[in-house]
Amino acid sequence: MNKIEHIGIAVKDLEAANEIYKNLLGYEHYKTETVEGEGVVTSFFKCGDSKIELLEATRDDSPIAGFIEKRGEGVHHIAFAVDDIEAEVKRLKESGFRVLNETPKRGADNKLVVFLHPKSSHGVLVELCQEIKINDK
Ligand SMILES: CC[C@H](C(=O)O)C(=O)SCCNC(=O)CCNC(=O)[C@H](O)C(C)(C)COP(=O)(O)OP(=O)(O)OC[C@H]1O[C@@H](n2cnc3c(N)ncnc32)[C@H](O)[C@@H]1OP(=O)(O)O
Ligand SMILES: [Co+2]
Repeated sequence: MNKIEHIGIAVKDLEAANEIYKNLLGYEHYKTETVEGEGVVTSFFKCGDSKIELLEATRDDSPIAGFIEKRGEGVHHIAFAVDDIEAEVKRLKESGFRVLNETPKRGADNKLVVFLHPKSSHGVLVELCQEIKINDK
């Protein structure tokens, strides 16, 4: 795990949350992006070497909708940057972590992503992120 790639925060209203985080951080988000597969629209703020990812559900069956329904808005997951997501999945599986999607899927911000069940990491949903290189397309 190279660094914390981003901290995901579940919000009900992305536009309103963008304003608050712009005031908090002192600068605008650098992108918004919809990830159909996850039923989310996201916005990203750089923060040093990491990012803040705000996520609003675009569908009722989105994990973000379910999270907010049960737990309200707040920190949803921690994402770590990895160089070789397949190797990390293998390592973590062998170490007993519960991998939610063994095949990496397309995430936001040009990443391949895998999630680990929160029960494997003391109640924290973990996301692994590998940058998609140009020749990976
Ligand atoms: C990929 C695009 C973008 C990116 O960065 O590129 C994203 O980050 S998208 C983020 C949204 N997508 C996901 O979260 C995908 C992975 N999540 C899941 O597969 C589910 O949400 C899962 C398995 C974490 C929970 O789903 P489930 O239907 O099982 O919900 P429950 O409410 O029944 O939860 C079971 C159990 O887990 C606890 N829980 C749920 N969500 C979280 C969470 N975010 N953090 C910590 N704990 C969580 C929940 O409280 C239940 O625990 P219990 O003790 O039984 O109450
Ligand atoms: Co994320």
